[in-house]
Amino acid sequence: MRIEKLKFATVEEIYQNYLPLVKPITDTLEIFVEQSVNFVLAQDLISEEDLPGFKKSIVDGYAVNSHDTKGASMNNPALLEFAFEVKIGEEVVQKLKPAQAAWVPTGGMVPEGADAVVMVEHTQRFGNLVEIMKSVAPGENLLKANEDVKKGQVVLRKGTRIQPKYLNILYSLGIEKLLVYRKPKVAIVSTGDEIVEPFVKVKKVTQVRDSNSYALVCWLKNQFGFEAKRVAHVRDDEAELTKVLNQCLNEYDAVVISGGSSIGVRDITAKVIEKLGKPGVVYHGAMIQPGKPTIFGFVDEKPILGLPGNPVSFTVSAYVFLIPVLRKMEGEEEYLPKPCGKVKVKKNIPSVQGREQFIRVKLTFEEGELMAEPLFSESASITNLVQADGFVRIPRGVEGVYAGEYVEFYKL
Ligand SMILES: Nc1nc2c(c(=O)[nH]1)N[C@H]1C(S)=C(S)[C@@H](COP(=O)(O)OP(=O)(O)OC[C@H]3O[C@@H](n4cnc5c(N)ncnc54)[C@H](O)[C@@H]3O)O[C@H]1N2
Ligand code: MOO
Repeated sequence: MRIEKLKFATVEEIYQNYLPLVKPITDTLEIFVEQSVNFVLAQDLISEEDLPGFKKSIVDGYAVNSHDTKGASMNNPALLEFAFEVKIGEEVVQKLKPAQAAWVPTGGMVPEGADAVVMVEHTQRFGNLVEIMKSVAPGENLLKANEDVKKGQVVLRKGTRIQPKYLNILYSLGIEKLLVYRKPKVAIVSTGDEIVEPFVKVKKVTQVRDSNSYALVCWLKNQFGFEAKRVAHVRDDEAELTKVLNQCLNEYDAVVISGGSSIGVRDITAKVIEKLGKPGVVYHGAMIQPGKPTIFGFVDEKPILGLPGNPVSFTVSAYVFLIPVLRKMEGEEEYLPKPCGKVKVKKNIPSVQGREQFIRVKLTFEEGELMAEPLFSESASITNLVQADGFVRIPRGVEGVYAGEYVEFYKL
């Protein structure tokens, strides 16, 4: 892997130059549909059937030839002959003749000869006669056979992450198993002499409970189903970190290190990644705020990311850089974060020289508009993550954003 190494990189540079270097996992496995949520499809899913497969009424009423209802109204009903009743689930072979009407339930098959259905509310039955009090157009109140899905149609594309809302179509088409990509295995290592396990009684007020690594494991597992494991906590010790990271590189597809990514004397992450193998660190520092001391490297072809220790910076950096890397690894076609839309900011947001900003915001709905209240606080403030609904993205090189302007919103 020959790549140009950068000290600082913009988000665009990272997305255009470095993320494409992430190699997707090509191993596949076959799984049952009920286990498929969050897996990424490894093949186009092609329908072998038409759906609904028959001309289907979508109301309770009378199947008719629309031509016979022309001009029908309350005052001037069309009189049709009652022909027969269609039962739900029954395949009708009888044809409807002109000037006839057949009863069909919602979901029932519309007989040949009929091209529309009149809702029962607009009809009256008198023995063998059906009064139609509303005209219908051809195709009204029914689904044509194959209107929903056509045989041979791609219903889900290769590279799609399966969502619960896709399951109806899979079950409807009788698809039992899917070919998907294997999930990336991600090792998470936390660093720092001050860091302690979350559930111990702290001995000094200056000790900090490890929230980053454990929270990230839960996030990656629950939102994407990645096989994430918090492997270890390592003190600020080069030899110890090197040993742990080497083990991780042997056993996992990607490695994440929390903390030690800045430029202080104890910030050894970049130095250690450099020594682990080639090409090593490809950039150290992203032009974003928060999340600046992000490190991105590869050892052979395995991505290794150092994320800043501050929990908010860690979360933003994981959102903007780590998660796209893992989504790309899993073969997902659309792996970059996508804005939900634009929201109106409630307060002025000052700019930070040269850095794209991901400002945490709380959303409110006011006078028919989504408004974003910026939560200004340091990236060391964790309560921020509880209050925020997501981020607004302020591009680099703008002189801040004024209250009332619209900016892109990303859901957290
Ligand atoms: N002279 C400079 N100092 C700093 C710079 C700079 O450019 N020049 N950048 C600042 C920025 S921006 C950030 S963000 C931080 C991040 O630095 P590190 O990645 O080296 O993080 P640490 O120093 O290890 O930790 C920062 C902070 O976060 C706490 N922490 C660390 N790990 C965890 C964890 N697993 N769970 C919860 N909290 C954690 C740690 O105790 C520190 O309080 O650097 C600035 N400095
Ligand atoms: O980049 Mo740091 O993450 O500004 O707080």
